[in-house]
Amino acid sequence: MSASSVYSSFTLHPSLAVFSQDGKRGVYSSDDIEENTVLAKIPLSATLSKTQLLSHPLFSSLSSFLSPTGPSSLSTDDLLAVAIHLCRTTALLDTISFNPFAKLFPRTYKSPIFFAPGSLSYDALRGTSLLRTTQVLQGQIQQDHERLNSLLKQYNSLHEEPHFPVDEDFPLECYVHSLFSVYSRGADVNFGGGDGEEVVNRERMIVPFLDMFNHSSESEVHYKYSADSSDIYIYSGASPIKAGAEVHLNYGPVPNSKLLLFYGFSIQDNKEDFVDIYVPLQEGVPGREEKAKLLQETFPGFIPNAPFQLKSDGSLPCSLLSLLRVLPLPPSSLPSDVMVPISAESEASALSALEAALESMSQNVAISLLEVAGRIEDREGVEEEKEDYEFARIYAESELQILSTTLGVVREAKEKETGGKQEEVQVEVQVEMVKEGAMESVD
Ligand SMILES: C[S@@+](CC[C@H](N)C(=O)[O-])C[C@H]1O[C@@H](n2cnc3c(N)ncnc32)[C@H](O)[C@@H]1O
Repeated sequence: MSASSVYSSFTLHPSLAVFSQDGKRGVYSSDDIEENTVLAKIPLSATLSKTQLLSHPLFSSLSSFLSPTGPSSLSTDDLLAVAIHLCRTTALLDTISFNPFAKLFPRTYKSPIFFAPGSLSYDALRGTSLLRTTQVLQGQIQQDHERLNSLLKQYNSLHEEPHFPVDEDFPLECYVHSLFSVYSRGADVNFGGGDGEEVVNRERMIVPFLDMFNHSSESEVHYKYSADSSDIYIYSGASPIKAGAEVHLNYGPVPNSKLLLFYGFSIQDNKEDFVDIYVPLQEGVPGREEKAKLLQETFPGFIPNAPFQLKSDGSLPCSLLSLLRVLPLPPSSLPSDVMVPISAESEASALSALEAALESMSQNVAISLLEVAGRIEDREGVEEEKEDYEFARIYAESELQILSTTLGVVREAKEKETGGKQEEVQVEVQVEMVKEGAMESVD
């Protein structure tokens, strides 16, 4: 089945086609296309969404499992994953319009979810925040798979055939593949009134053809649902498209951690990149409640135990510095007003703690990158593995760059504070890199 022939029933711009170039499939234009042109019109009925699925008899009887609050509720991602698996492996959903498009999904993905320990890509991520995030996500996915399997078994036991596939007919690896198809190809579509009116509803769905656009942060291509025709329109944006060019979509301001984890690629010099670090305000810290309250009053968005973002310009989040200042204080010396106390001593201690943590984090990443680079020579001929590794390397190098820049800023600040004297580290604050909200939705 050619990728382009399945779109023949859609209204597509005649210059556009889906094909692979240099091993990368995407949307390309054979001719110049003017700005603000309609590139495609996709009927809502051809999309894969919860609403579309629930209008199918097989899925409508599952709706009792879809209570958003119930303990046995099925998430939208789960529902779409089940449908994708059915489209790809059975004839049960042959009648839905989306069916042929699910068969075009890649067979493998390059997310760290799929990296095997000992592979170049996996080992390049050792010591990075992403490896920990990935492990958390994998644990979560495994639990979700077990829950889904038992829900579908429960459904099967209460209903006549056709039955949903369970156990060996829907193993974990098939679930993860289907789920990753949702992560990497899903789009949020707004349903609402006309121009200027508020969005009434937003639904996550896979829109055929739209799911073939690769990402570029430069792209002005955008899409919009039209209630008048029940179609999703894709527009070229304010700039024209050149003949022979790949046509991209902007997936949004996404850091490399999220691109690699949820889409399976990363970008060199990604302006949106950041590194998460975590300074736990754990149970058992003396005066924990008072310290959390003080920080929340100073920084209204402060959430204890949430990660702090380090950006590529090395800027230090004020709330991170304040937390480091407050953390070692005995409860009796906490101020009564909302100002977090700064003294030369507390400042030097806070900066020293951060410096030590950043040093250890960047060393871990650098060691892994060096070790893997040394092994590349021995891996001649494993081209596919090298391609996966390339995305992992870009991610890890960017993390290292951000950590090093931030470390430079911290050292400079510390030098100013101590006048160049080596201060003794007076606090022991464990700063760890940690997961970036593992089940965060993909934008
Ligand atoms: C929405 S799909 C785009 C179509 C996809 N290339 C295909 O062949 O089905 C998203 C996937 O495309 C790939 N992709 C998108 N943008 C990319 C980019 N800028 N560089 C490398 N791969 C990209 C990733 O594999 C991602 O998971």
